Amino acid sequence: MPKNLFVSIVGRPNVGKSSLLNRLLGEKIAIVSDKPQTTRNRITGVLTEGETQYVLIDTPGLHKPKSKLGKFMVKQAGDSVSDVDAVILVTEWEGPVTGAERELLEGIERCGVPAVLAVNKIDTLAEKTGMLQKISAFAALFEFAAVVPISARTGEGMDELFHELDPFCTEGEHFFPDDTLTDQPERAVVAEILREKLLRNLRDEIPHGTAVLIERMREREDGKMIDIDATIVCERESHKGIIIGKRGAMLKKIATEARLDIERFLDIPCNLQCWVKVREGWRDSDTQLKNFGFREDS
Ligand SMILES: Nc1nc2c(ncn2[C@@H]2O[C@H](COP(=O)(O)OP(=O)(O)OP(=O)(O)O)[C@@H](O)[C@H]2O)c(=O)[nH]1
Repeated sequence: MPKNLFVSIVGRPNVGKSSLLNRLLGEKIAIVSDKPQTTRNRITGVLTEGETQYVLIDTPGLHKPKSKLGKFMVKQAGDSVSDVDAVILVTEWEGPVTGAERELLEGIERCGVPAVLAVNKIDTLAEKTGMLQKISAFAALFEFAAVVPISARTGEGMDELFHELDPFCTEGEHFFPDDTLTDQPERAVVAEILREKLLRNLRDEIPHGTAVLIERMREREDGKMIDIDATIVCERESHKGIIIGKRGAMLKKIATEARLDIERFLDIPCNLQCWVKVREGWRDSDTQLKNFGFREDS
């Protein structure tokens, strides 16, 4: 029987929520930076493992959770469900429990959602005392379903985290196709950058009959490079020829310009591979539109 788990990743700014989401998905979809509040919108990551589909919702660091949490939890989980099944509250092992975290806990309590405390950045932990103090301070405030020390940076604790979330899964058909990774700001932005370069370089020659699909976006193990495979879809064979250009010169120009922008945006060197495919009449096909990420509500 298929199972689903909608889980919100919450916590104060800069504790590593986006890093955790990326680590859980093994894919760079959320922007990570050392500046608080990098995550401006919710980012949903989708991970299907065996029978279970995890829908992971990364959220902006909360400054005023008290007034917002209830609404926000419901909203984050999307229109199709009214609430999340569980919350991962991310904190750092270092330092006291902050006022913002207390308020966040009150909000979680009010919603009645089970919560797992993920104590992050343990790769920088010299001795355990600091972390234990933090855990007992949290445990005094809220009855967590589990406490899991993790490092979003090294991947430590990820299996335990999934294991602890397992009891909160609900049975039912998966909400997303099993190969979905995200509903995705970053992929969308990367696609937009490519589309912009296409439109700029080709102007009137190719009207609006092109779409860009980001087929793969994966950061290498060493974190030094991101591989992106993109498909440019056009409506006619003749358009394909124009996009590719003489001996591939146009496609190379478009891809290079896009790569430079993408590298700036993601702040990581990028290996961008582009393909051009013809799909006649794709704009009139509902199925193809959906595949290209156009939704009814957009
Ligand atoms: N040492 C260490 N640093 C980490 C770890 N996880 C995240 N960081 C760093 O902490 C900083 C913040 O990480 P983010 O993932 O952007 O944090 P966030 O909670 O999503 O931040 P907001 O978007 O502001 O809410 C970045 O500099 C990360 O590299 C970890 O496990 N270990």
